[in-house]
Amino acid sequence: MYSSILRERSSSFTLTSWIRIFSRNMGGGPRTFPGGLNKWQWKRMHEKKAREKENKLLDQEKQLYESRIRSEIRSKMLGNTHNSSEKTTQSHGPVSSQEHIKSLADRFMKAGAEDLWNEDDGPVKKSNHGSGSIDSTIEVRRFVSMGNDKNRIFDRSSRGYSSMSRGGRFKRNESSCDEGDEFDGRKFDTLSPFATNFAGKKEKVKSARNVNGVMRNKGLFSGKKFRKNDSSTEEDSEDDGKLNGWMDLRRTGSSASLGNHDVKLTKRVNRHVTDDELYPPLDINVVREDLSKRRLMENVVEENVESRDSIYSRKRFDESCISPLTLKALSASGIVQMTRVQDATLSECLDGKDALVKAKTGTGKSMAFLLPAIETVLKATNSSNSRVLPVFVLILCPTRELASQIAAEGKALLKYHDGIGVQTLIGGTRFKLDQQRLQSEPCQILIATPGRLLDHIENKSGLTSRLMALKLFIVDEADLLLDLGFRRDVEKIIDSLPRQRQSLLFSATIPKEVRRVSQLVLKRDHSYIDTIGLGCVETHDKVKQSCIVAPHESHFHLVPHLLKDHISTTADYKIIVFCSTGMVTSLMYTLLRQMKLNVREMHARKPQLHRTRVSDEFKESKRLILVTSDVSARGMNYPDVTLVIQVGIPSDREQYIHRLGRTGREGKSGEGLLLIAPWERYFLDELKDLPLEPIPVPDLDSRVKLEVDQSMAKIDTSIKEAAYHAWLGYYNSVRETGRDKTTLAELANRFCFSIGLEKPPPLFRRTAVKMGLKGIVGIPIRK
Ligand SMILES: Nc1ncnc2c1ncn2[C@@H]1O[C@H](COP(=O)(O)OP(=O)(O)OP(=O)(O)O)[C@@H](O)[C@H]1O
Repeated sequence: MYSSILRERSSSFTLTSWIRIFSRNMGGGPRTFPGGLNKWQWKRMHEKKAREKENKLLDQEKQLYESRIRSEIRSKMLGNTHNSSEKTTQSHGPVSSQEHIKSLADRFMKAGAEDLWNEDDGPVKKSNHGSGSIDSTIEVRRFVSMGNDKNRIFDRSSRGYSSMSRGGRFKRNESSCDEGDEFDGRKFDTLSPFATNFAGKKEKVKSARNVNGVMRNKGLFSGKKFRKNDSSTEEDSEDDGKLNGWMDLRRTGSSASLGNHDVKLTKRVNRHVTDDELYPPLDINVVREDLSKRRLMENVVEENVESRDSIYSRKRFDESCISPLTLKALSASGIVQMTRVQDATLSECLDGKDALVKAKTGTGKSMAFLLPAIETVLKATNSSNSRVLPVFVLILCPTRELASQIAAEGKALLKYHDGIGVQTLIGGTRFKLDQQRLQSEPCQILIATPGRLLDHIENKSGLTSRLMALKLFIVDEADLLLDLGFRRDVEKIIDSLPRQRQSLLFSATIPKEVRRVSQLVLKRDHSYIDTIGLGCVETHDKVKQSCIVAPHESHFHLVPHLLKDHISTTADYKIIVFCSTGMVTSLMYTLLRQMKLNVREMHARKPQLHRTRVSDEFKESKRLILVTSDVSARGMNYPDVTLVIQVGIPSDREQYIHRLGRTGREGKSGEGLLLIAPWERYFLDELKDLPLEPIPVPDLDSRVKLEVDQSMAKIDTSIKEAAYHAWLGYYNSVRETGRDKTTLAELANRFCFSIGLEKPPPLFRRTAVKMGLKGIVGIPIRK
């Protein structure tokens, strides 16, 4: 009897049939069966039926498995890096493991598929319990569509597939089997659709594990088995010998996709798989077709991206004729693709032509002029036999921080060039130290602010003779440097430069007047390269611009409110607050610091060491607020600034654009907010072509209001008085308000009271005269 039981067990019977046979052998059940069959004939007939079902299923599985392999090969050939969810959207793309499992599940759930579920011999039962039951179907459906846990399972199956695609063999991760994926407190070891009635059979699975030692070492999901390569045959055959109980094993350890048919019944022989087998000719054609379709799609996408707000062009640096060592430095910094301005200017600049270049803020103008600068040095070094150490390239920029920033970028590009030096000449450092540095270290590229450069030129420090070899003169923020404030200095500098040179002017804003005065620097036949385009918006689409018009007295209350609002919604906030003058900046900073906000201050009145430290810190930081004057408005590349607030009107439209341009750099998004008083509304006319949205004045939180008042009361009166004087000086210089002195004095007094001063502090007589404010009502003069 027991030998018959064992025979039964070794056949393809399931647990239920095993129990039934056992009970029959123990004397239960009918002795004759329909059709006059005896029990052995009856049993053999159903064994045969069961085998047929198994074979049918095996065929289906095989088909799916093959298509899956083809998909994997195809995806590998296409170098597909998309995730599975993306794959599912492509009709011709490879099938993800998730898809595959879903399709299996669907197949088992189709009408009439109950037959496939029937584990018992004989006709399909309609009961809830057992094979083909609705319960099992639901279990599989739930299993397949399970939320987070499913990823673990799909992951597991996909891991198996990916291993196969690598090694040409199915390789399962042992640890993944150990994880024992658990749903609703039940433990499922497999994704096999045969794993019906999980709860009922869990015990059996468990005991099988315990009795047999470590089940996974025997079964089809043995890590050992699938990880083996050529030397695996011996162990395989040993495993095969243990497969007598495979009906048990299949419930616990089948691969996700193959169910129990992944069990190896014959010894696995490692054989060489030919290329033809691996990549059938038909598939290659399909793959080629897919590949060309995909390329076509990529091109369309690329073009679309480029035509929108992308700052990048499709040209790569290695397609240009810049030196290989510079290319090496670029790729070391992960820079491969040119930005539009670089693409538009590089060849022109390398040809030695003069150019006036306009491109939006944060689009890589510095690199656009640094690359030709390096090429110029390389060319000039080869042909120069001068005994003095010549400066071949001079770059002029308006602020010290910007000069240092450009020098740092230049040094990074020169990383692999030996003997080429970049130096800065900027205010705030000792003149003598500049001279020593210029003598002792190489300086083919000099970056300077106009004031300090002129000092060196006028003091005959030896720089003038070195500048006689100049080949390339670059003016960054050209509109500002050619504007009245700097023009006289720039003219003097130009006078001391050789006439035979190339000149390049760069800025994000080039008003008409600047185009006219650019003749001061450029040759008549220079090129004008405008990458923004006539009539196009000069700011970035990805930067949201809004404007709040509120009485000036409320600005010191509104700024902390706006900051707190932004901080509460932006985890990695990085904010710049622009104030009209250095002293107003100082007052705003002191107030915000009193309110315990994480804030730094930067303006021209601060010592250079402080400025450098703060600038470096702000570059590196997140969750920090920089309160600053216009020293930070131009060129400064502080990465990932999330919000720019401008308090009060800027000096002009250009300055608004440059300040705003501290956010949304390198094509990123950002936010800009202009906070002005009702009488400053006229300035909005200058910005009417920009997408600036007026927003209502926010309701002030009474707690913030109280906090501001208390903090303001603690601030030293001298800071407030200095702020009042600076405020008066600034608005006096603004044409629109400066004209009507009485109104200006009135507005200044309102500002004065809003910052907690009881009366306006008196002006020096000389200052009042200079400002045209002597004798104006409301402007007290110091006796
Ligand atoms: N081709 C490029 N690929 C990737 N990043 C680049 C590329 N060119 C420049 N960058 C980076 O873009 C950032 C902004 O560049 P840059 O400061 O030169 O902008 P800008 O146009 O001069 O801005 P602004 O008008 O404010 O002076 C820098 O961090 C720079 O390293």
